[in-house]
Amino acid sequence: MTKLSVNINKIATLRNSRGGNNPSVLQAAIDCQQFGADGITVHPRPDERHIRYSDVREMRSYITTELNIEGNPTEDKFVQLVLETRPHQVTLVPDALDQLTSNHGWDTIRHVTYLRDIVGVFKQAGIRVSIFVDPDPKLAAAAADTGTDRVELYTEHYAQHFAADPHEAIKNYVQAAGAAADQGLALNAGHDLDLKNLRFFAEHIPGLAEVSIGHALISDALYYGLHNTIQMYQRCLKPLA
Ligand SMILES: CC(=O)[C@@H](O)[C@H](O)COP(=O)(O)O
Ligand SMILES: NCC(=O)COP(=O)(O)O
Repeated sequence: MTKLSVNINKIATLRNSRGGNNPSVLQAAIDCQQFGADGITVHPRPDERHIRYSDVREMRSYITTELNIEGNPTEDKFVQLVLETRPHQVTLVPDALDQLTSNHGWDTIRHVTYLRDIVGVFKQAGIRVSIFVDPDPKLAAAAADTGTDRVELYTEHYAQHFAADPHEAIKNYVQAAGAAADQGLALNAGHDLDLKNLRFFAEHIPGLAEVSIGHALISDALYYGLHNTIQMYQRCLKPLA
């Protein structure tokens, strides 16, 4: 069954907004695991707008499920953090410093040499690697040339077009997922997945190993509570009886 990795970036956004330690990011990581998350995802950005590098170091020993650290490996601090904390998975995301959020995947053809080198660094350290890609069959397949274990399909386009036409919205993702699987790559997905669009996505993407969900899940938790919300998302990933 597809695993749910809860991205707790937005817990840190709320914490940072007042300068103290409320809500505690560490406690949220501990509790999300207790509440049924299969993993914790964090995306420490260079400006530390939400998750701080110190958060990742502090939480590492409390992760009893899986830790997935996302970020741009062209930042040396990011590479050092990953090698120091040794997460279960690192997800390589080509974000620029000034981006509001992640909004594109890697050009795995153009940057194959760079990606092959950095993937080798993390795999040498025993860390599973996932590369963030747009739902493009060619780019998803080409990721295999980097030595990566997985690709993560960037699902914002799906989320934006799901309501209008779910089957049209998922078409490219099915093709990209198939192209990745044909190359022996395992499949993750994330960005803007939510309680409305998650089940359809998971039911139509065979072999989906993991979804990482943050913004919508934490927003939903403001209304439904974090424990209940994680259970609601997990139920979207379970086959209907
Ligand atoms: C890579 C991706 O799509 C998201 O995981 C990203 O972490 C979101 O970052 P923000 O929480 O900073 O919007
Ligand atoms: N990799 C996607 C992720 O971790 C969370 O993205 P979002 O749910 O915050 O859009």
